[in-house]
Amino acid sequence: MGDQFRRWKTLLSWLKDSHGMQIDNENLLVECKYAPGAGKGLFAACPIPPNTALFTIPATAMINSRTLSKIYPPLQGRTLSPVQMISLHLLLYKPPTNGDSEDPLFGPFIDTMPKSFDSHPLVWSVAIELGIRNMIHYQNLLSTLPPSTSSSLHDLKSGFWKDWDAIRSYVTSRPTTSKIPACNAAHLDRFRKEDLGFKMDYTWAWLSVNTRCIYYRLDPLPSSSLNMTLCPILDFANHAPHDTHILPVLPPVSQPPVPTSGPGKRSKTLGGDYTFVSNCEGVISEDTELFLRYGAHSNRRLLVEYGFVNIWNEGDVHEGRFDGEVDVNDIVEACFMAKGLLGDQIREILEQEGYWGDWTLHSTPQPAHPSYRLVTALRLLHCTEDQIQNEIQSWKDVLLGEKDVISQTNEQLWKQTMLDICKTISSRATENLEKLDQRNSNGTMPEWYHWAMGNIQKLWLEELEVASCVANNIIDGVDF
Ligand SMILES: C[S@@+](CC[C@H](N)C(=O)[O-])C[C@H]1O[C@@H](n2cnc3c(N)ncnc32)[C@H](O)[C@@H]1O
Repeated sequence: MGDQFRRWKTLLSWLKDSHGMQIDNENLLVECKYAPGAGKGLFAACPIPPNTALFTIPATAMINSRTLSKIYPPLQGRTLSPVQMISLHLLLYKPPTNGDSEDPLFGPFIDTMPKSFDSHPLVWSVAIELGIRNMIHYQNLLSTLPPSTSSSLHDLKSGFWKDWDAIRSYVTSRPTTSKIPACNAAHLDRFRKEDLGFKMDYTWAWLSVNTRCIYYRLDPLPSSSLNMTLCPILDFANHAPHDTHILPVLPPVSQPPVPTSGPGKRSKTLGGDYTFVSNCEGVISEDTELFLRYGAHSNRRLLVEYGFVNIWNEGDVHEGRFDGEVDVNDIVEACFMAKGLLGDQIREILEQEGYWGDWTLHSTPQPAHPSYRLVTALRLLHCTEDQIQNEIQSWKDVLLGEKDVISQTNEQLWKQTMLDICKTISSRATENLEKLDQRNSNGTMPEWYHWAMGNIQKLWLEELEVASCVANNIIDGVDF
């Protein structure tokens, strides 16, 4: 933590001297410290009363599409999205292994970002795809991911490569030299040759964006993709599933003024300094870690997007203390495939009605249950071929609340299929947990490898336990 402490101090000096941030004890109530199992974290530097400003980050110290737009203007009709622009900037100014970033604008901020993302599944997957050698541990980890996690990782990687393609054509589309000051001839060469090491550096840059950016209003449209930023200090905050100690204060947005001169005149309240306040009923005592809830994410999503999972203890799933979730898309799709042409016909109806896919099991709220979408799909799966038109009508009546069920037989059939699905989940989870036990016993692997194996193990245990709770409830005749 020695080097991290030095970087924290340098960051504070930069925020104060270059951006005028107030960092005295009255205005900065947090500090960066080592958070076991999570790298760095944000901690209370003093007792903090409820609803108290923790710190305010000056607008100029954040890395976003507004602070970077002059450096990466539209070129030959090509523009970069905020993710692409920030990733490109980090890539061009990635700190060397044992040194500091050369970025004259945001160097001390970039230096506080993680040195590597070895325990992140995107790194394993990209390294394997690029054929980087000696990556047996990456292969071991990838091959033990639950199918739904692999599928989410696949989707994430598609977005990652699309961003790479956009950045590469933005940078290399001009004749010989770059018009981007930060992009020198060596960078251009590495872009053109699609240098493997450079692509791994890009993985670091893109993951820094994906794991550290937060919502920040730069555009009046709340859902605009422009509304994101990297924000120093706040980006040390780790996630907790339920509590959020830190609340961002979004400045009120007035209607954009009617342009009086020139196009696109913007509301002045957008893109200002960013204040974060404490959100707790009582006083937060000194040295308590302050968490930021990243979202109501499942463990599968947390692992794929951020590289960690929420920790839970034995019994938490059964007792409903942990929001366990299993994605069963692959198993249910196979059930439809097994029905042949009838399965295709039913799939079409489910697609039209918006019930195809996103099928899950949940441990909370109790009783542990299949999602409504899943029950709805399984009911239609069990339509009988000779009665199909009548049963589709009954299925629609159930959706509209005009009928409780299609028929008692249909209820029994979908519940039996649900039990079979739970059995499939249990047996593949048991098999993979045994595999993980064997692989994890290899003591020569780096520490992060065992930590990552532990995360994957947690995912399989979650599948096992949620499936067992749902199966028990079906056997006990619980109504969902
Ligand atoms: C916004 S950063 C938080 C600061 C980060 N811990 C650091 O060292 O810079 C997000 C990253 O922190 C880690 N992280 C956040 N919450 C975590 C948690 N509850 N458990 C383990 N790791 C966590 C993950 O690596 C995640 O991608």
